[in-house]
Amino acid sequence: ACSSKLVHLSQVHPMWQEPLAIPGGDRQSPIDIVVRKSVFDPQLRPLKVKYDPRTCQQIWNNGYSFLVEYDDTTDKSTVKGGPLEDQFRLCQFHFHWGENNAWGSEHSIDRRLYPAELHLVHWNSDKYSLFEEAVIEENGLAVIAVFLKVGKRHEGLQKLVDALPAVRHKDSVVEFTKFDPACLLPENIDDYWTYAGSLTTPPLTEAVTWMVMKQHIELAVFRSLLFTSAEEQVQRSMVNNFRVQQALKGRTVRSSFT
Ligand SMILES: NS(=O)(=O)/N=C1/NCCO1
Ligand SMILES: [Zn+2]
Repeated sequence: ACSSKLVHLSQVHPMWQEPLAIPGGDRQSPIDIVVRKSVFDPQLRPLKVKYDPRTCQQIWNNGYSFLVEYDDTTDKSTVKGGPLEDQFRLCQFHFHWGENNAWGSEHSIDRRLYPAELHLVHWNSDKYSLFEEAVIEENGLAVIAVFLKVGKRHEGLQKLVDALPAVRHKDSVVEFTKFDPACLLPENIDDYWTYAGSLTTPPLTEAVTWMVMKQHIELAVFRSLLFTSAEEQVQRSMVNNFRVQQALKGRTVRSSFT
């Protein structure tokens, strides 16, 4: 599993108190994607996603989100193609959500926010041997972002939601196996926007090739998690764990579709 130690957010979970020095600062994430300003790139190929449910290991509540962590010691679960020059290994996925259905996503499309956003985090295993190495390289990471809307029941996600009460408190971990993250992808993964950005949680490094899916997925709602540990008296519910949007600074967002 990609060490999330680098991003142990429990110390910094009030993310909106942005750190003073941001690495580089000219390719930060998240952003609003202005559709009419995105540029169709016919050279963008379809994404090739290959996920093996046997690499799924555990769910961890790190005090900021819950991470479903995958064994990334082999190339069993990978993404390539699209804007990517290399092959990237899945190490974890997690979500960002709001306290209600009016907001919660990190990216927006023409200012439209969604109630939640899924991030599937991968690191460049052609060039680096560990997530920790890749996280500081400009071509180190690839994150697939999928918007979530409240709607019909999502069978695959229900299995995950059913496991969440076991990780209600910060730093709790529960074994979680045989979960195929492909069930979280929309039917159409050929239509996406892509741009050069950063992690939206510390270390905020400018290492991410973002691929934001045009098609959203639907699910019933979850907001049962906590930011705090069992000991702390005041149990703050874990909501609104999204970063404020960042300036585009002249970047171009490309689309894989017209
Ligand atoms: N929200 S995000 O950009 O995916 N942030 C992280 N941090 C570590 C891995 O992904
Ligand atoms: Zn994220």
